[in-house]
Amino acid sequence: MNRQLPVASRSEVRTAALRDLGADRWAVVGVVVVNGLAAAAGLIGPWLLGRIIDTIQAGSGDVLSAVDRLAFGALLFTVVQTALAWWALKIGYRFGERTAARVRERFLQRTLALPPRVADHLPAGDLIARGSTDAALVATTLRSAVPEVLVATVHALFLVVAVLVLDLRLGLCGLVCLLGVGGAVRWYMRRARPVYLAVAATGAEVADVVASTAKGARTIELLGLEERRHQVSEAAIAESRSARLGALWLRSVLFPWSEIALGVPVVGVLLVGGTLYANDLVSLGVVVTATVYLRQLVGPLDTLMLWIEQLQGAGASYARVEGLADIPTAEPAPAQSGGDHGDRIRVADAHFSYTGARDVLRGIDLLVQPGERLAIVGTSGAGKSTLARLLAGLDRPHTGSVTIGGRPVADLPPDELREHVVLITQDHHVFHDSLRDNLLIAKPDATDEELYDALTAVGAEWLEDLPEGLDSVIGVDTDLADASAQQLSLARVVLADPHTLILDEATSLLDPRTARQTEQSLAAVLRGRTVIAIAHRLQTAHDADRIAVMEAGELVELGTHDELVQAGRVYGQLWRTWNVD
Ligand SMILES: Nc1ncnc2c1ncn2[C@@H]1O[C@H](COP(=O)(O)OP(=O)(O)OP(=O)(O)O)[C@@H](O)[C@H]1O
Repeated sequence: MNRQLPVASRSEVRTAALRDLGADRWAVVGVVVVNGLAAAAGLIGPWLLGRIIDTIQAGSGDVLSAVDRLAFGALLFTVVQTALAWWALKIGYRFGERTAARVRERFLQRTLALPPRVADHLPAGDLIARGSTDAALVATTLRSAVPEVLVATVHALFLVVAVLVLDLRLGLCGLVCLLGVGGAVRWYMRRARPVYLAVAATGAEVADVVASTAKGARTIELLGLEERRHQVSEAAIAESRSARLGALWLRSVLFPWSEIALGVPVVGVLLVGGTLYANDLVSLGVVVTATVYLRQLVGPLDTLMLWIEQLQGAGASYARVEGLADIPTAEPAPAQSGGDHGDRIRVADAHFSYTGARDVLRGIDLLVQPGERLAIVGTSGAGKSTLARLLAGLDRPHTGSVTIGGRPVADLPPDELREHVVLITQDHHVFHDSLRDNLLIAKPDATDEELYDALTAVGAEWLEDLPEGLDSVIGVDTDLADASAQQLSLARVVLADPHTLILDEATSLLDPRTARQTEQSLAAVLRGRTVIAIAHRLQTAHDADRIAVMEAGELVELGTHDELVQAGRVYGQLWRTWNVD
């Protein structure tokens, strides 16, 4: 299972990074300017040191007080440099925090904006990894890397220019000696992006395997698939390990190489400077100043090397976080079947496939009239739940159409869809929030009276025991039992007030007592609506207005209970077998 979400290309990442920098451009300018001042202040100390040496060497006049003045100046500018560098970092860190928040928000908004039919089929592990590990790495990098890289770059540039201005020969010698560092960075950069993308992707694959194993634990145990899952997990971990070793190998070459290369300019300038000084071509102060400048260069260059390495990992994560924008959500809307009005649901020659390889629904034609109760029956795997998902707009047929009042269900915006059709399954979610907010999801402008009415309609008697009423926080003020949580989700349905309900296994797996309670609540919700129920018990089918029988992805029979029993085909035989039992 090697499904991965899209990854943004280099140019998309560049555009996103520029947009993020541009959104806070004054902070970026602030970091550069304040840090430029800090770097300039930092250059004065070594220069004054050179002057001290030259003054002592000259030995004329009041040497002591001249040295005192120069030393005081060096101290003063060191303090000014420290203060300015601290200020620049402060602006930078604040910029980083704001930008990290922006990146996270964008990720969250993109995730929430995905239509359910797309979100339902995304690899959960990869999505979780992007929202957590990747987003965290991007945030940390923005928070620390951007200010520190800006600070180090400006500082390094100032030092290089200062050596060149101080003495062109020594400056050029330093620059030539720095080529080794350039070589190390170039070697590393050429190899880093695919390696770090592989680290992130294989990490997400491990998360995906663990998440799907945990989700399907019961099935795995029942079918004795432990060994196979073990093998799949081992394979994913081995891939992740090998990708990480690849990244480690790059680092283990980059760091020793660059450490050695960073020492070379100091050695070079001492050799060349010493020769020049011996031949009276330069003063000792200038050689010392140039050496100190190049020694100081090790600090910012070390920082840059460290961040270049980290930035590769963060760049890969940024590409994964931004890649969410490339998930295709819009598909060409299938042709509308005209002539339908109001709440009528029409399925016309619908075909659907989960994988693209095999159609699990084939040529389904169905017309459901407003107010009708339709039961769908069929053997396991016949395609009942898939048809329910299409009817609820959670998936779209790849050919044919599923429409409500002539409009494709999957095209309706979530708010509008909820007013038309709601799918009720056993999967309901109660948020760790107040009861009121849990209900307002379904109807944001509902009054308290409406909320009470909805809860009363589904028989939520526990409401009276809540200490804070609608303000009670679930999980703090009260814990809801299974049946009560199901009632809460049914109350949401009452508030959304859709004209059509689709029931898929709403009660089949509940214990008998909870199922009885839930069915009573459900009965109140069903009143006056179109109901399409996947029937696990033939009694449910018997009570419906019409029954649709599915077999191997096709709708093979459609009619009333009496008609189908009389026809004596699939449903008739099922009914006879059930009655004999
Ligand atoms: N997410 C999925 N990805 C791939 N195939 C799927 C997926 N969900 C279902 N299928 C396949 O589609 C076919 C129809 O499944 P569906 O769940 O719709 O059948 P069903 O009639 O509801 O069965 P049951 O009564 O056991 O729930 C089956 O072959 C199933 O294996």
